[in-house]
Amino acid sequence: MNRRIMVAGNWKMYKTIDQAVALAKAVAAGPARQGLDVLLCPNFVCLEAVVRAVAGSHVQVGGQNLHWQDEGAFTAEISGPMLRSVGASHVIIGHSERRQFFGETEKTVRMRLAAALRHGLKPIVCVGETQAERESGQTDDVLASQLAGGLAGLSAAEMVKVTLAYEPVWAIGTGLTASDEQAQQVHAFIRAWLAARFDNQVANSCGILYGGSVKPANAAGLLRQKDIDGALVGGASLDADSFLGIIAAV
Ligand SMILES: O=C(CO)COP(=O)(O)O
Repeated sequence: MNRRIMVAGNWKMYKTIDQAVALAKAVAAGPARQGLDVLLCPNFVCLEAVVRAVAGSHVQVGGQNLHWQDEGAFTAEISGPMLRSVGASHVIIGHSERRQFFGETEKTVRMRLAAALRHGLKPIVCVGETQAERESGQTDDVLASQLAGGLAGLSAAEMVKVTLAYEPVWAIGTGLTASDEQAQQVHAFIRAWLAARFDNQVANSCGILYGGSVKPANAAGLLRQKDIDGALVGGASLDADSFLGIIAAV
């Protein structure tokens, strides 16, 4: 089993173009490592500038969302062909902030996933439970239902193109991180779910990132876990030193 490791920065709704270019250049000046993918996901306004800023480096660039239609009268939306045209290689789908604030459902996750695959964008599909769900013992059920809905009808050939991200909602932006053991336990659950839904080969080749208050200080412990294949970083990706610190800790 030799899955690649990914460290991805989700910049959320932060950075103007000048700030984004400076950060992207600083990340691209960091070391390239064998078997490690480095991905930056800026806001849509900064995408083109960031793609140019990292051109020729080891750093890849992704969007934070995409619409399921290729084009149409959908004011303010961005489509797969548009992301491709700007040079994005990846796209985040179903982030908990989209679920929480913008009406994202399993059904829309699945439609966005189809659009990403249709256009050759590498999808990163996010799942995760809230604090209330964890405390009431529903973590596995919530994850199983998010996975079943978000990946409904997907073929094995499609699944191996998907990266998953486990982001416990209670650990996002809160400074609370899942312990290494808590995170590993859920990652192992997700991998077992994949093995049951697809097969062992699919389960073993699928990258599963952890997200939720990942910092340079806790990255090594998390990334050492058997089923954790990288990190999806929010706050700590907004500063070059801390993001490079996480990369160095891998
Ligand atoms: O939501 C996240 C990445 O997508 C995690 O955010 P934080 O690293 O700020 O907790």
